[in-house]
Amino acid sequence: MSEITMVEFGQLPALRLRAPDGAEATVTLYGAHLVSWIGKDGRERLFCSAESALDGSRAIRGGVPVIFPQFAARGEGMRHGFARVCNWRAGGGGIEGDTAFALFSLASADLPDEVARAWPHAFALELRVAVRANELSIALEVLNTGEAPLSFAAALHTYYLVDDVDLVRVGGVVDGGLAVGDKLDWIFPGVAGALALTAGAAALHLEQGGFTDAVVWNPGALDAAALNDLGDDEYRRFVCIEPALVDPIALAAGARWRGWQRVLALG
Ligand SMILES: O=P(O)(O)OC[C@H]1O[C@@H](O)[C@H](O)[C@@H](O)[C@@H]1O
Repeated sequence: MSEITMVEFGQLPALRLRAPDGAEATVTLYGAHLVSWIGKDGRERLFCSAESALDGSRAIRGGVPVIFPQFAARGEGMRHGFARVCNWRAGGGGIEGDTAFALFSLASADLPDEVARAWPHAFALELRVAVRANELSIALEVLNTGEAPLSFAAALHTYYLVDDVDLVRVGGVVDGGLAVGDKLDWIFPGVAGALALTAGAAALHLEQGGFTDAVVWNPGALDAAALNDLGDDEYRRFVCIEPALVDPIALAAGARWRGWQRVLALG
């Protein structure tokens, strides 16, 4: 049955979208965080750590954290921004043809006082998540609702589930295997075409727009051991490939920016 229902993911309220063909996505309101994507082939494609907090006390380790308005520690604000640790509003959704979609919004007026004081800019974000067949689409819109230019960075920090990180290849940006070793944290600026993620028999075709860069990240054994929301061996089960705007861009007053990714599971 196709539908959109409210569910709980851990202790977090979430929306579950189900397309007519059975494709499914689960998005928590905390962070507008896509935590599960299962295509009509029945396969989960996203990693979510068994050690992740799922109570709103800190960002979820896995799925697709929405990164805004700062990338990583490149700025004076919260690491990877505040969007992933704020409660978003569910903004409707439904079934359109063979696609199930849902909208989520976060505006400056929704921010907790402490966060708003640290980043006093007027903005509105909208995230659209859609699934059909073996395809996932996510689009992030940033609207500058203020009267001065708005400077921000953003990313869709996607954790892809893999059988073994040693099997991963990321065609389009990396030649050969990843050789994770201790860790891997690569930024590819100015990504032009699609990327191809393969890991054993798994194959995904990744497209992005608006986001100019791609980041490939895996903490490796050493950093994984230092992360208390990731099991020591869990780093072997994912690779992050993130459409990103690593360096902030300035958005004119009243202007809108849109970044998106489309992922097609081929095998
Ligand atoms: O632990 P966090 O805040 O979720 O960040 C994870 C990683 O995210 C990646 O995008 C960054 O390139 C890494 O530097 C960072 O370590």
